[in-house]
Amino acid sequence: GYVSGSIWPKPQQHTVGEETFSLSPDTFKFTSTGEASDVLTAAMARYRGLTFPDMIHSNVLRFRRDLSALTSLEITVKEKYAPMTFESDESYALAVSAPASSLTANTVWGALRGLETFSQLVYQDEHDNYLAREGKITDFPRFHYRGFLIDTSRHFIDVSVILRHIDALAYAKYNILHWHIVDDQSFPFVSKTFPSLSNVGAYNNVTHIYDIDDVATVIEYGRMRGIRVVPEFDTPGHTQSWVSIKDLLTPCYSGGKPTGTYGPINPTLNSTYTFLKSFFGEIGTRFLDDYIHLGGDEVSFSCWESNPNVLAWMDKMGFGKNFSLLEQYYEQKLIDIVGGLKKKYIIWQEVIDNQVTVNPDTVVNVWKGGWQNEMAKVTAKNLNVVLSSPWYLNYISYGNDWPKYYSVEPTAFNGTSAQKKLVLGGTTCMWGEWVDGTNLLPRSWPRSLAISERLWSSINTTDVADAQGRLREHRCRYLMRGIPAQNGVQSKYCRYEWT
Ligand SMILES: CC(=O)N[C@H]1NC[C@H](CO)[C@H](O)[C@@H]1O
Repeated sequence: GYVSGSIWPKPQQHTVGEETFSLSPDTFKFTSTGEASDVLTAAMARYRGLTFPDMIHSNVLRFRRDLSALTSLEITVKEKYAPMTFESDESYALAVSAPASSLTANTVWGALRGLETFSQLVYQDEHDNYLAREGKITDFPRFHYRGFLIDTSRHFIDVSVILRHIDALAYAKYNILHWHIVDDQSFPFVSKTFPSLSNVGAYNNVTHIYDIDDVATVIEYGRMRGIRVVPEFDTPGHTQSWVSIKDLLTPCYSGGKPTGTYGPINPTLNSTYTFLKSFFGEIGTRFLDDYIHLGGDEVSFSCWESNPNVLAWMDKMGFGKNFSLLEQYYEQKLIDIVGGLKKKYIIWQEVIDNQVTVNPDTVVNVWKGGWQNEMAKVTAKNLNVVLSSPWYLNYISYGNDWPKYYSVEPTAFNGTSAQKKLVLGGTTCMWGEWVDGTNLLPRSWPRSLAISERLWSSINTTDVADAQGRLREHRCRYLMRGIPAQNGVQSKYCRYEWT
């Protein structure tokens, strides 16, 4: 390993050469010789600033004449632009040589990953000269699904903070923002079809909302950085803030009378499904990704059980008192509705735990304890799975907790190799009960870097000692790039520490 220019997450293959080259920020060229796109053009401009952070001082830099000059990076994207999907190819090859270096990738998404790597290879010596070590990198992600969940219901998070979080995700090669946008506590999402949802459900329906432009801005900002925005509208539980929709939530009873409190969405009314079809119809047009997260976690049966109309309906259906059958009925109808929108879906594990039959391309998000058994059970049903359980970063503790997240191996469960191929990757979760715009960034970074390497790098990239040095350097880059990453890697000096 070398002092500077280390890379996070660790590439699949990296051979380091003998020479060190010098770069002059004001004359260095990023050129494109392959397929063009707005994403690539914007990325080349963006990575100029990220590669040469103190451009403003560049004219005072002394140029190391004793080293060969590296004067350009030639980028070749082979395939025409196509929107990023779960299957997109993010591989790239980077050759650092002088005077011209080259970056080749099949898609622009691979080129984005290679540009991030190139920006990390370039470093500054003690005199602020820009240097880069000769070398060859061939890289690709081990897992396609590298997600980060933010929760904007328990506490509102301003769009400006979400955008900076997307920058930070791109610096770590995450590729999915799982936007858990609404929940019990508040409904900040402005629906065109049902404006009452945020008018009544938002904490403040003027300041604490995501209007049509806000949502489009987040999606576009993500697209430019190779981050897919996957929304989660969690039902039938976690829906207290949906109360403005007439008859949607189940009225809870006590002593044969309504208590005035509400429970999960009421699965027994046709009006429920008329609403869902219309609401998810809008969601399908507002969010571009072919995946949508339908939630399905922590559905409490007690309110359903208290409601005489629900019980009568269940009798008629022959469900008796088996509320899992009622939950199944709801999930199946919801899945049909969403399936009709040509969307694929992700659900929390309870939907499978409660025996709901789902489409074969469903993705199951495992989040509860005992994940090794759950992964084995879900993949035995030949379903795709994404791991979150050991990566709930909203739980905090004193000291260095990143090695705990780093040491997780998502395929470490009893199963065949075919079952292990169904592990699509993972999602780091930052739930919002104690997180808002003031601490989303410092609480997420650099701790969640540990998971970004687990999800990108090869299975045998497990050496915590080797990771520590690279993690510390990358955390310092986050400060240089304006992300307030807390010093979660055994404090040392970083020249960009905010003074
Ligand atoms: C899928 C899931 O995690 N559901 C809930 N579980 C506990 C979390 C906090 O750690 C959040 O409250 C979240 O809404």
